[in-house]
Amino acid sequence: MGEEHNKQTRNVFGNSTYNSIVFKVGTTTLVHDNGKLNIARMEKLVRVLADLKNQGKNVVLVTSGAIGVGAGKLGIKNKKDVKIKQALAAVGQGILMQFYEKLFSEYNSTVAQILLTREDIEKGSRRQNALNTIRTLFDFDIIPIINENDTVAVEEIVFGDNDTLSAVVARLIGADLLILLSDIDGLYTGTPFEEGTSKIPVVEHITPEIEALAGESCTEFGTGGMKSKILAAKIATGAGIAMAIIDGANPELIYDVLEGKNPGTFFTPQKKYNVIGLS
Ligand SMILES: Nc1ncnc2c1ncn2[C@@H]1O[C@H](COP(=O)(O)OP(=O)(O)O)[C@@H](O)[C@H]1O
Ligand SMILES: N[C@@H](CCC(=O)OP(=O)(O)O)C(=O)O
Repeated sequence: MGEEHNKQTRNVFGNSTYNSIVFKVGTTTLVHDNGKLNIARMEKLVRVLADLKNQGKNVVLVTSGAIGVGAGKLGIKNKKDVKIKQALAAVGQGILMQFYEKLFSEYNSTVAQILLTREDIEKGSRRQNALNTIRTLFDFDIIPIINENDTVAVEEIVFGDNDTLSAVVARLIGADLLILLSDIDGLYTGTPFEEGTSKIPVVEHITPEIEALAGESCTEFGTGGMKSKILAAKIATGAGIAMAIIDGANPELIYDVLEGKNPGTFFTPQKKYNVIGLS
């Protein structure tokens, strides 16, 4: 199955010319269990993204972690109350960006922060402004770093998870590829690591059977679990964008995906269709 995907990727994408790539990194990849940043992990990720930027690719990073890092900084355990989560995000977002700024600048890469709500991407003029900003940042060779604007996102306008946000951003900019870096290296046939479950290397069509496999997050900080990753895959592949889920513990796997190898789960792009409510 993995081999087939390799052949197919090479056929479809030639020499795998993914020029415009959106990466999404989850809290569980960026943050230790105690809420402190996993600096070694971040360094590896930043190194790969800066290198891809140097290769001339358009790179966007959608990053989670603001709430987790805020909780780590303040030593707060209550992450259920919305007001508290929003306050934690306000504390953590600055810390996250401070680290990204420091790490990317070591590779001479410039980054910019963009905080979005669902409303920003769905409304005509705001959507256009967001797109114009990202395109202009690309013109200046800058890497946009995007998160949900958690402090203002109320229920009606919340994405709630960055998997969905990253897919909507990929569709907005017409990316070729979306890569989700997670604490798990792909979609499994059941709860990962339980006996009898195995990883699914390639998903060609997101059927109800595939959707039924995806469960919630089992971790303290993760939001959306595999369910939101499958929704992201629906949005991305439906817009003709390939998607891969890989193990965030080893960001160098990104190079494998770009070479047409398959270290995680690969979702084959479909012909375009309209995702209701997210166009
Ligand atoms: N079928 C499945 N395959 C893989 N992971 C699954 C599945 N169902 C639920 N999960 C859970 O989803 C988690 C990944 O989502 P999440 O915790 O939100 O991570 P992230 O912070 O990377 O977004 C996995 O650690 C796993 O516990
Ligand atoms: N916007 C939130 C992250 C929400 C989210 O999707 O988290 P995750 O499941 O870790 O990708 C934050 O920065 O804490």
